[in-house]
Amino acid sequence: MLPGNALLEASLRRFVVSRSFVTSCRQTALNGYRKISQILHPLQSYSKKGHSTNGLQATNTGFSSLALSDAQRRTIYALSTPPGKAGVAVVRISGPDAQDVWRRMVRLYNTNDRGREPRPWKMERCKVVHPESGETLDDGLAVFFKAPRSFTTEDVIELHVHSGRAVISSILSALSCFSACRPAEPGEFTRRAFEGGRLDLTQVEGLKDLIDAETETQRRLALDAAGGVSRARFEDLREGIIKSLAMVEAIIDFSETEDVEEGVFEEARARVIQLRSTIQRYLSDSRRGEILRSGIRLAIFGPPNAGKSSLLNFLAQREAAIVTSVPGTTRDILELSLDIGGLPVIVADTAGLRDTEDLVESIGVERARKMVLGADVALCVLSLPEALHRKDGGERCLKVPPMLEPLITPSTFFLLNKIDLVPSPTDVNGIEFNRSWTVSLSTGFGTKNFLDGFARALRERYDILQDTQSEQPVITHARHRVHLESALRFLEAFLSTAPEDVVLGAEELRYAARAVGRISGAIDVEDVLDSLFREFCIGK
Ligand SMILES: Nc1nc2c(ncn2[C@@H]2O[C@H](COP(=O)(O)OP(=O)(O)OP(=O)(O)O)[C@@H](O)[C@H]2O)c(=O)[nH]1
Ligand SMILES: [Mg+2]
Repeated sequence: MLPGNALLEASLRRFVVSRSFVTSCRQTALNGYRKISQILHPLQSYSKKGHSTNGLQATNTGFSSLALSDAQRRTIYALSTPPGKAGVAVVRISGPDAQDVWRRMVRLYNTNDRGREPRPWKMERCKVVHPESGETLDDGLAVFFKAPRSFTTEDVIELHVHSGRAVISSILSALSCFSACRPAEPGEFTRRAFEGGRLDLTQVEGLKDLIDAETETQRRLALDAAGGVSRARFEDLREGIIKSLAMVEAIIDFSETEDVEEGVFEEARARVIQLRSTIQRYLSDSRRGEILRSGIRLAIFGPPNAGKSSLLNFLAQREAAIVTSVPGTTRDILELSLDIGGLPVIVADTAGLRDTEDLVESIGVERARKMVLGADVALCVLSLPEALHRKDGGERCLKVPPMLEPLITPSTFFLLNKIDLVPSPTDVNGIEFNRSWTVSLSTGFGTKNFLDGFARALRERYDILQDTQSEQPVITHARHRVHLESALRFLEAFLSTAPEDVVLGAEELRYAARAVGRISGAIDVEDVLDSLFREFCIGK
């Protein structure tokens, strides 16, 4: 009888063997490709003395060479810092010919060092020269990152030069003299890091989010993803599914020839039940990761003339919206991306809600209603002089116009504006109104208190990064949710298969592992890759 662990090991070994087979096939194909390239391009193998490279050779030999296709020009270069005048710019070169670029374009300051190989991972003071004329293009620093310990996992050179239009264009044009080098496509350095296994897809997304981050919370969330926090969680999940699959496959492979230890199927089921609850936990995050990444959608709504546009202008600290004393001034939705207490918030000012005969205004009112219903957070602005009422007993209370009532939920926030127009402001003190602040947007009374309180309320609702008690969101992109939901369905399907249908059960687990693998890019995600890397800038 084979014990459960031995079965597991045997099955895992099969995975490893098939993996190494695939690797050796790839190597053979690669060798074949190199040989064919040499036959097709004899000139490429010609190299100047001392200019040999480990890739396809740049043929600056003084006579015409066969043109290389983009796929053959494996070494890429780009300006990695924003163009414009600045102290420093970084030009990055990555690929098998990077060392050749160093030999012909980097002149170390110390004459004794001239001609020596670059010292990996060390900044060196140098002149950057033209590879053909030897003319000095700039004075700067160069660093060589030896493969695979570089961002792209290839040989990489960074030239730190002065950031000026003429300097950069002279260096880029000098690089174009190397026939094996070509300008990088947007995101191509990162794509190579992904293809070299340095980053998985969640880290690539994190890196892009980090570059795009505009608030403190987005920065921290993106930094975690880029650092591999999400990668580790998804990898654990996939490994867990593969282990369960290995157990189930062991039953299929060995149960007819040898006695399989009792309870292996039950053990696999127990593991899958655990994995299922982990996925369910990740999914029940109220979409906080996605909301924080893309911005909390805040809808400002209320009756006309209450001060909604004045609030938007106060939050934006500029006259973004038109403010007049005419009720119905705002007709359409005006959105601004703002930073409120370190959180990214997309604030929408809307048309005042009222019944109207005006066609244009009524369209605006309908848009406003839809915006409030679809928003993550709704903030209702009321004008105190209009909202304050006296009950029969003479007691003061606040009344919301009936048209607004269907839009009010237990989580709606209120801004009670125009306190300066209330004859006796103390009347408002005793009124119990949840999640509300009393202000005058005209005089500034209460606005600091409102901003602090509102930012705190948003952080309590969304900023899980500050809350050490709760788990950080694992899902930061809609794509992650889609694949996790699909993995969950396959795990459910496995759990509902009978032990005698073990072959079907294994298939469900295989699909579940594939679904999770798609998140990290472990399997066929070509479509995702293309769209994702296109969003990067050139030089990243
Ligand atoms: N006295 C006083 N007037 C205010 C205050 N806040 C806004 N207002 C005035 O109220 C009027 C309406 O302000 P808006 O910000 O345009 O109001 P709104 O809610 O956007 O109005 P609509 O776009 O018509 O729905 C303007 O004349 C503002 O100057 C306040 O706190 N006190
Ligand atoms: Mg307005």
